[in-house]
Amino acid sequence: MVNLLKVHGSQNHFFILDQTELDQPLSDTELKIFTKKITNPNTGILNGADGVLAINQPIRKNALAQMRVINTDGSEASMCGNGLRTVARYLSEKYHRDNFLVDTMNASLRVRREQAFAKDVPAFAVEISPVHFNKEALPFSNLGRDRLIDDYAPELYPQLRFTALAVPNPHLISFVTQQQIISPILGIVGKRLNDSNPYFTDGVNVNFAQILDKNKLFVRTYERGVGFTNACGTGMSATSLAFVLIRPEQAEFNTPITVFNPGGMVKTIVHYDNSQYWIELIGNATFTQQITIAESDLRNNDFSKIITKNTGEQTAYEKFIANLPKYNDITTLA
Ligand SMILES: N[C@@H](CCC[C@H](N)C(=O)O)C(=O)O
Repeated sequence: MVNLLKVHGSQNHFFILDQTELDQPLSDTELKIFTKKITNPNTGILNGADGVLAINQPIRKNALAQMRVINTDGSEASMCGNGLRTVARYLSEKYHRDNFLVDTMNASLRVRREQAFAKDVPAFAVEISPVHFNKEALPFSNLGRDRLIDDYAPELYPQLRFTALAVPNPHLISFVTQQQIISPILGIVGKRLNDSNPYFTDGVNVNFAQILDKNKLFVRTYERGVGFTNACGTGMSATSLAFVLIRPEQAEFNTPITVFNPGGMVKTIVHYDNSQYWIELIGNATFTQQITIAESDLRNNDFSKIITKNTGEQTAYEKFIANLPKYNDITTLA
């Protein structure tokens, strides 16, 4: 029998599949098909999810394990901030370590246990890096420039200023009004840039941010490979870096920024060390259900005989978010 976990960070939901516990790890094709099936609310279980986080043996020296991120459409992302916190917790409990490295597609990233956000709302901090602004890193093209930083790009949307950066998955950020956050613009821009288009040929995660106060943001994201999501950890991290760079009078380096999102709240801290930007992302790592499935059923995508057990942590999480300030109640639009 195999154990899966249904987890979330700020209600960005995933299934964790520890491939090191299987007799035979799923091949890339099997993993893609499994992800599309289990995360789809119609064909999957427990209302689906935004993706699968697959844990493998480490690929670099000194890391405890590797995390691969498969989006619900079967595409693979180089990073996932909310997902990495939940993987950090899983590995922390499995190996009894509170501070270690996890391999991702492009880098080994530092993770550590943090003080819980509330009773039964465990929290982890993860490193978000490397950061790049050049058009080759995202990639983007046909925008008549090498970098896009707080500038108009009428090809993308006429009245908005955009910033593009990779952390290392690609993000497009716009600081907007509350009215614009809840308007259809994010869906229009997100859909267009994630269909076949001449600007972001690999797609891009699109983040709309409202500045609430000094060191305080609300961020809503249209995710590549997913669509609207409750929260995107790399998106909130990239947006925090853009906030510090573009509005230095409102946000500082090395200072916690509170980032609200439709699924909850995280803290970010933006750093600049050795000529490199990096961001700490701190937030909940919640396990909602444990799922038991026969390995043959998992391989055949047959979820009819699974056994699920609620952890009770979602109740604690809901109590935690009920006490957060209601900056922007747009969850129903997601
Ligand atoms: N939700 C994630 C990002 C997942 C990857 C994204 N969909 C992509 O394709 O880049 C996060 O929390 O960072």
